[in-house]
Amino acid sequence: MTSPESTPNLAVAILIVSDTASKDPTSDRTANALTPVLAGEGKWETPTVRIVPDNKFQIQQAICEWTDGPDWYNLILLSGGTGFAVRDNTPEAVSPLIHRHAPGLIHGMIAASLKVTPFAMMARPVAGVRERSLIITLPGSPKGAVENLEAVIKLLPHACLQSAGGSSREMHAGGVKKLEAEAGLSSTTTSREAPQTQEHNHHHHHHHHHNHHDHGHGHAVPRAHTSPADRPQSNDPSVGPSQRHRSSPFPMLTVEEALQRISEHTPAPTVIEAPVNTSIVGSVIAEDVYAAEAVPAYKASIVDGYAVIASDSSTGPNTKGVFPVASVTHANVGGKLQPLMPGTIARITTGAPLPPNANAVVMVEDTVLASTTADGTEEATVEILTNDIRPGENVREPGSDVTLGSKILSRGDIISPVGGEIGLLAATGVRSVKVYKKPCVGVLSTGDELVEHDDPRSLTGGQIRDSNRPSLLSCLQSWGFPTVDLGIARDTPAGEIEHALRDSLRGVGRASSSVEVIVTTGGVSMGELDLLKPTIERSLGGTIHFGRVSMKPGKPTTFATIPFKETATEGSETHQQERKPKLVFALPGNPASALVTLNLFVLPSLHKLSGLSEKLPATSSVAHIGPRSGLPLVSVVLTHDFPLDSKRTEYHRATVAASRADGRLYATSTGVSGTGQRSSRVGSLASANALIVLRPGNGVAKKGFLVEALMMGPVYSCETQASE
Ligand SMILES: Nc1nc2c(c(=O)[nH]1)N[C@H]1C(S)=C(S)[C@@H](COP(=O)(O)OP(=O)(O)OC[C@H]3O[C@@H](n4cnc5c(N)ncnc54)[C@H](O)[C@@H]3O)O[C@H]1N2
Ligand code: MOO
Ligand SMILES: [Mg+2]
Repeated sequence: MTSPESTPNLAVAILIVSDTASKDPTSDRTANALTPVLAGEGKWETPTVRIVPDNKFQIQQAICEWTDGPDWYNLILLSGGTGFAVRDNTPEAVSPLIHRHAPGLIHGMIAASLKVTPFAMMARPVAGVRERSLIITLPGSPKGAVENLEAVIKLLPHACLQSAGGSSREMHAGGVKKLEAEAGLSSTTTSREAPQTQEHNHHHHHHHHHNHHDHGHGHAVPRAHTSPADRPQSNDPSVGPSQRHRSSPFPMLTVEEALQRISEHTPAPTVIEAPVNTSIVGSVIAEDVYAAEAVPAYKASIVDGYAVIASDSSTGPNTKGVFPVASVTHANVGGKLQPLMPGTIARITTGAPLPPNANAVVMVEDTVLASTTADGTEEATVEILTNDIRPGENVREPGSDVTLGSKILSRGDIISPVGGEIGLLAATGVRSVKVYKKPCVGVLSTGDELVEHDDPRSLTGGQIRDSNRPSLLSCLQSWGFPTVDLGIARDTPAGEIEHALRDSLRGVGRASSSVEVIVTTGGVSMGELDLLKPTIERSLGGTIHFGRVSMKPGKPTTFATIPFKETATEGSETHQQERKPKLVFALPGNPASALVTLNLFVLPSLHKLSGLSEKLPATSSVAHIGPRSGLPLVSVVLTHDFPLDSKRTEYHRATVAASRADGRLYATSTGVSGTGQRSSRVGSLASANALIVLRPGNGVAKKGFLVEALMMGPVYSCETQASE
């Protein structure tokens, strides 16, 4: 029945559960025995195989990755660990993960095995559906596994399609329905008919699925595997050349999809109480702040001159005339002021409190000296020349700048480096505020070739200076985040990267306090010493949310979370802190890639962690700005042609200046020649204050075009527009 051109289209993964095989993968024979059984049906892609020890957690981790992740499988076969031995705990690992049990499949398998051996009674199989995937456990022996699989395999394509149709995802459910219709399947069609009618439609399905995949959405069938090799989640450093990936197992996300995942996995900000000083510059206010004191706290003069008792009515006594000077008041008087007697005036300086009874101040410029005291050292009488002084003139009433108890800052306001907010807090006697904690970021360079940038020795062989760490630390600090320099971790000996990451999460070693975010550079692409992905997944129990992005530079950018619970001891009290996952941004090693992706991906996450993208009430003073996250986007005019990449969105490094002539922003590349924007060229970022966003295309974006730019740094003026 299987036509030679039919395309296998159901994705299947095999999990070998065995302590022995996990130590020596060559000892496993079951995967190789099952593969031809599947291949013979013509419906299944080459299976992905993974081996785990008899460890409940590792079994569950593998299954969840294959059922819940974006690259889910239609069928997951487990082999081993289903007997009565103490270490046999596959059923215990699988059962709790099943959403809908399938006892019929179990009956079928056991009935078939019983025909061969009464020992079939000793099997404890589990079968059922999790999400859209069918999971079946098989015996550990190659023979037993094959027998059991053969007993049910004819039914499995239909079962898998129906399971996949149960998805809540709109697009995906549509895809399955379409497929079923094309295949002539319906819920009443018998499973025997299914394999016959399905064949000629495989090509349709395949295209369909590819479209889905390109958009990064759920799909009825995970993407066709481009390599016949097994597909573990990331390259396992312990496997030999024959099992190493030759194409990346990570789906290529768009930048927007990557940002969406970052946002989903970045925890909500933490609120802390912080003292009012420059350390809170850059923080976001987490709770409205009210004035603890009125400003001014007393009735104060606005000018240097003479406090007077002015009259309200134009018919009453006026201020013009010669008056005895009763007293002198400077700013910062201690003690009590004498009340001003009618018919006298008091000399007063700017900001000084008015004496009781005084209600206005005449500027010194509107007066002349009439007489001095006998010894000639002081004014005796002064003549006021103006008649236009009314009560309240040149006087700041108590609380007229800031009323006691009034709201001075709102949740969501930023303590800017400009100084206005700090000033307001300081003036109103607010000594501490609730702000969102600024995340602490650790920066780790990885690579055997790296040498400290200030190492006086000259370079030998393939050594290079570690330039990523200083440039990333500089960028992070300029954004106002506390940083920890985690140094360089070697690729070899194995484990150094793992230890460096573990220590920084726990706040030991170089990290004196634990970090919320770790930024690493290097080791995320396809090399055999590109260890970040396997280390995060295998050694640290982390989850990789994406490992490839369609962008230039920065394609292998990787984002992961590591579950983490820290127990802090303060004095005699040990308490569990909040259980927030740690974020890991494993950035590419190429210097321009590292710095561009720091700006593009790490900054929005840090903004969310620091409360900048919190929803604000419409009444907030900054609500009109909206959620703030990442670099500001502006429109710029190109001063020359910019070449386009045919596939990836390019973040072209450029200098943007504001024209004094027409007020517009003009962009000039930091280098358009062959190597100008190469990702190894950190110089492409020297003098760059913007990333010009160039969508993929053919040819060039022409001089004079208006394009989007992400601003990384301050804008300076240019005299005339750069393009004449
Ligand atoms: N077969 C493939 N090879 C590569 C691919 C690919 O898709 N298939 N992607 C390329 C792209 S794009 C990039 S970007 C890089 C990313 O490389 P890694 O993240 O794995 O980084 P390394 O291999 O460790 O180093 C790459 C490069 O960068 C230099 N480097 C590393 N760390 C630093 C540092 N701290 N300071 C300065 N320079 C650093 C390193 O010496 C290498 O020259 O992979 C491509 N390959
Ligand atoms: O994506 Mo890589 O960062 O182009 O060189
Ligand atoms: Mg590499």
